[in-house]
Amino acid sequence: MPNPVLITGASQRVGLALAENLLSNNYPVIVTYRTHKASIAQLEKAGAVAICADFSTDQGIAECIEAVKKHTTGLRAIIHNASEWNSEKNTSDYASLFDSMMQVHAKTPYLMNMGLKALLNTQQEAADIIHITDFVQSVGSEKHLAYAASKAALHNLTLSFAQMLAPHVKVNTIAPALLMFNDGDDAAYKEKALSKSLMQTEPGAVAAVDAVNYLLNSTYVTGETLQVNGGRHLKFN
Ligand SMILES: NC(=O)C1=CN([C@@H]2O[C@H](COP(=O)(O)OP(=O)(O)OC[C@H]3O[C@@H](n4cnc5c(N)ncnc54)[C@H](OP(=O)(O)O)[C@@H]3O)[C@@H](O)[C@H]2O)C=CC1
Ligand SMILES: Nc1nc2c(c(=O)[nH]1)N=C([C@H](O)[C@@H](O)CO)CN2
Repeated sequence: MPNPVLITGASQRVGLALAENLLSNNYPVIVTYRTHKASIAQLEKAGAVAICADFSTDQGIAECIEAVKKHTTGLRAIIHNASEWNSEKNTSDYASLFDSMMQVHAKTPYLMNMGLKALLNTQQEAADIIHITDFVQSVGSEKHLAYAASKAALHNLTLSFAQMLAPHVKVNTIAPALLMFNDGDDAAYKEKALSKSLMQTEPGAVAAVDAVNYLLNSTYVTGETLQVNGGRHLKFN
C-alpha cells in the first residue's frame, strides 16, 4: 500500500478538488478540515482519512501533527493548501491580521514539515512537499499586504526545505493567480480580475490539480515555483 498524500484545508474548492483527484488516481489521502461540511463526509466515504485541525494556534498545529502520526507511519507528499485571503480593508487590527496570515501560511507549513519530515523518508520513490502560495509572492499586493508577505515567506520555506530534504524529498511552490472566484464576487470585480491576465479566464481548481500532478510525477524538479497565472506577469495594460 503506497503512503498517503496529506492535504491541508480540503473541505472546499481547491483542496477538495485535490483530494478528490488524488483519490480517483488511487492515492491514499489524509485531509485536514477546520469546518466539518458534507464534503468531508463524502471524502471519508471515498476512503480519505479526515483530521479536524485549526492552525490558528500552535497547539492546533501540534495536535494535527500528532493526529497524522497516529494514522500513518509514512507520507508520499504533503500539500499545504490551507489559507485565508484576508485584507487590510476589513480591519484596523493590523497586528492580529499580520500574525494570523503568518500563522496559517508560514508557521503552519514550517512546523508541520519539521514535525512530519521523517515520515517523508520512508519511501523508496521520491516524496514531495508542495506549498501553494500566490502570484503576489513576488510582486506584493496593495490590498492584501500581510497575506502577500506570508505567501512570500512560504515560498522562501520552499527554498530552504528543498535544500534541507534533498535528494529524497522534492519541495516546490505552486503560485496561482486567479483560480476560482468566491461567492459574492460581483460582475465588476470579476471583469477586473479577468482583465489582469493574458488568458482572461477563471480556470477553476483543475489548474492547480494539474500543477500538483505534474510535480508529483516529476523526478528532477525541486526548489522551483510553478506559476499558474494565465500570463498575468505579462499583462501590462
Ligand atoms: N482561489 C484562488 O483564486 C486562488 C487561490 N490561491 C491559493 O490556493 C489555495 C486554495 O485556494 P482556495 O481553495 O480558494 O482556498 P479557500 O479560501 O477556499 O481556503 C481553503 C481552506 O483553508 C482552510 N483554512 C483557512 N484558515 C484555516 C486555519 N486557520 N486552520 C485550518 N484551516 C484553515 C479553510 O477551512 P474550512 O473551510 O474547513 O474552515 C478552507 O476550506 C490557497 O492557499 C490560496 O491562497 C492563490 C491564488 C488564487
Ligand atoms: N485562501 C484564498 N486565497 C486566495 C483567494 C481565495 O479565494 N482564497 N483568491 C484569490 C484571488 O482569486 C486572486 O488571485 C485574484 O483576485 C487570491 N488568494
